[in-house]
Amino acid sequence: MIATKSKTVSGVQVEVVEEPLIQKKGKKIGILGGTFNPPHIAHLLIAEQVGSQLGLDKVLFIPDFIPPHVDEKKTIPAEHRVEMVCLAIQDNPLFDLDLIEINRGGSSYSYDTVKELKQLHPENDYYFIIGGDMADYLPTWHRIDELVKMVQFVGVDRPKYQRQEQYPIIWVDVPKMDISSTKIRKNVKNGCSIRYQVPESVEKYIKEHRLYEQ
Ligand SMILES: Nc1ncnc2c1ncn2[C@@H]1O[C@H](COP(=O)(O)OP(=O)(O)OP(=O)(O)O)[C@@H](O)[C@H]1O
Ligand SMILES: O=C(O)c1ccc[n+]([C@@H]2O[C@H](COP(=O)([O-])O)[C@@H](O)[C@H]2O)c1
Repeated sequence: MIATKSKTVSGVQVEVVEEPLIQKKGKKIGILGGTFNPPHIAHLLIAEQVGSQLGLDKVLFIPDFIPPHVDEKKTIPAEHRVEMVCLAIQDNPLFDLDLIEINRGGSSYSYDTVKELKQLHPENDYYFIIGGDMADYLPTWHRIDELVKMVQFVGVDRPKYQRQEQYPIIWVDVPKMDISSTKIRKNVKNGCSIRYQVPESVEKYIKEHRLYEQ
């Protein structure tokens, strides 16, 4: 039985539903933040595996604007990174691109991103996916003690890194891949093949725009 209430609208008496017919139902949303310089197959594989093993409704790929540890990395303009993420994820309905950090500008602190996402969708639960290297860095993250209460961190192993237990992390088993954007950039610079390390569309984009050649 749906509860209704009589109301007069423009002089006419109507019955209006008191409770929303469709309750806003929370979703399980994964977040894969990264510089994606460029996106590679390990990003896709970890997002797919975490999504399927934890039964997530979506995995958001969130390219950062300025990576928080910027001094350690040289990036290329966000437009290129965003375009390559679009190409990489386009055929997977589980994946979405979210430009929240690009639109916000400045240093892309995850605390700010998660806070904004939770304000927009308080009904959702968020799962922040990180590789073993990032799990090592967690203690240095901006407002980490608050952030760990707002999201569930999900770790995936990365060669040469041990599982860290300083903060609550769910570890998901994913085949370990010694693939990184750094190695891909080096390969391009040295004229070595990057085939099968990035999707074909991303490889084509890198060639067309002559990225990483210098
Ligand atoms: N091979 C991998 N195995 C597990 N996690 C990975 C792997 N590559 C990237 N990640 C994770 O994906 C997220 C985004 O990574 P990012 O875009 O910085 O790629 P990257 O390969 O680490 O880049 P770079 O070599 O430039 O540092 C991070 O949490 C990172 O730990
Ligand atoms: O918020 C922080 O302090 C923080 C510090 C380091 C990394 N992060 C986030 O972790 C994700 C992976 O970072 P990176 O540098 O490997 O591209 C990306 O979303 C970053 O914004 C966040």
